[in-house]
Amino acid sequence: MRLPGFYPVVDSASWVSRLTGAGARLVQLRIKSDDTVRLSREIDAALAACQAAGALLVVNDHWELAVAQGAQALHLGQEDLDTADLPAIRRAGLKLGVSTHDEAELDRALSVAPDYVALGPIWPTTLKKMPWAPQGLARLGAWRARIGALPLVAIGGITLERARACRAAGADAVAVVSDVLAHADPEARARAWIAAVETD
Ligand SMILES: Cc1ncc(COP(=O)(O)OP(=O)(O)O)c(N)n1
Ligand SMILES: Cc1nc(C(=O)O)sc1CCOP(=O)(O)O
Ligand SMILES: [Mg+2]
Repeated sequence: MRLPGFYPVVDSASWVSRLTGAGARLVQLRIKSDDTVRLSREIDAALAACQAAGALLVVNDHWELAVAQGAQALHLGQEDLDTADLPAIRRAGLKLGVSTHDEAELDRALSVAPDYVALGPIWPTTLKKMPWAPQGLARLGAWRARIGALPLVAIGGITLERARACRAAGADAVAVVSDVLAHADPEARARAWIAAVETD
């Protein structure tokens, strides 16, 4: 699996549509809700937006809906791995990305043969509370050395100004929420990210 460098993580199909319109070719739909009607509607709309743009949608957490609705990729954290039916996910042909935050989590992630591994938070993030200290760029390099050719995603506290350093340290893709979504002009910011991380 080859990942585009810019990997926005968003909470609605409307954002998926806006950012694919700005050129994103890899987008994660991360909706923290149990409302399956709403989730299903959002996944459908996000899949349609990605299909129209030639982009890959990664559904976060909601593996049953991702399978049922014909998604092509899924992101799971370590707790999600406790409950997900990995054989069913594989049978449905979904690509799988897995979060990691320490060595033990990396071992577990590698044991499920993921299509990419994510490491975070690289810098402090305000989006969610996490028990891990910021990993830093050196850890990203260590993950690169550990996982060989497997695609590596950096996430957490990453700004446009920091994105290239993540790539230089070994990340194939750089995931981002706040630096793009909270920007005064998110589409322009997305284009700047793409220029920064997808031109080499
Ligand atoms: C690309 C990427 N990396 C890490 C995460 C975090 O996943 P997880 O640990 O399951 O936490 P939630 O996102 O579900 O709160 C991610 N979503 N994407
Ligand atoms: C959803 C998520 N997962 C992380 C991890 O380290 O696993 S960091 C993160 C939030 C990323 O948001 P921002 O770009 O605003 O810091
Ligand atoms: Mg999760």
